[in-house]
Amino acid sequence: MAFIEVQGITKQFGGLTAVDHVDFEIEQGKITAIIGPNGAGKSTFFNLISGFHRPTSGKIFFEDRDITKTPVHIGARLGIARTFQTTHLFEQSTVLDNIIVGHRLRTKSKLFDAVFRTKREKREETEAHDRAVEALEFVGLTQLAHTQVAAIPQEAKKRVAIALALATDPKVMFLDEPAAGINPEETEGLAELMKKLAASGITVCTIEHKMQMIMGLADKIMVLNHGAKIAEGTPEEIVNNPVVIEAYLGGDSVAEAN
Ligand SMILES: Nc1ncnc2c1ncn2[C@@H]1O[C@H](COP(=O)(O)OP(=O)(O)OP(=O)(O)O)[C@@H](O)[C@H]1O
Repeated sequence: MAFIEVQGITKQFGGLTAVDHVDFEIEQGKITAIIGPNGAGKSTFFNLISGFHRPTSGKIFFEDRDITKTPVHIGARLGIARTFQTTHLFEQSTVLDNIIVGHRLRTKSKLFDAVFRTKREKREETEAHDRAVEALEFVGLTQLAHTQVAAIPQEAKKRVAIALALATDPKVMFLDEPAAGINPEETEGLAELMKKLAASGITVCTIEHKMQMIMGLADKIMVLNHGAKIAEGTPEEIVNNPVVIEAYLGGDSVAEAN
């Protein structure tokens, strides 16, 4: 069985089928991208595999384990992480504190430990700090560790969002439009960071609208349209697929999209 295997996943919101019987496999250590027009079901699919939505039907397996009904916090312990929009950061706190808090929310100390400052609590605090420092170094933000998030550029906030996920020591990371709202040069830098994540053994799965970035980055692409999978393959296969060109890239506008 594949590292992550999605079988016939469907999500309905009332009468609307947002994701429609999608079968998909994600390979370990690779970069997988999910693309498709607005409203195609990308975010919903993402929320299904990262545990934020329960599917209406279908199954999801992670390392041979059925995680279809696994709550997010258990998924996090199994090694599944996802990034959120940068609006989820605490603007008035430092970059480092944002990562530490993110890490602490996922570690195990109970209220008892926190109140009585048990050894476990202290050990976890040190661990959280060390992991945060490591994660910041990985994403290239060591110099901004003690700067308030409110004062750092948008591109650095994108890196903080990735560091937050990285601090939980994930096996797979789901990135929700990591390059939205930044310039081409910065986009290139983030693409490099995604390659670095994959090279370090973390499986990367991303939703991205920037076609040029995805074409040079992804090992495999899945295209959704109206909730259904209409194609999957290498970037080259996708860009030459007539069904994709018609549905997603819009007929003659391929050159423009590239
Ligand atoms: N919580 C929800 N309740 C009801 N309908 C929803 C919900 N979430 C998504 N939808 C609908 O499901 C469909 C797929 O939406 P989704 O956000 O997954 O698409 P998307 O491909 O991520 O779009 P975009 O690129 O615009 O972010 C849309 O018609 C959307 O309105």
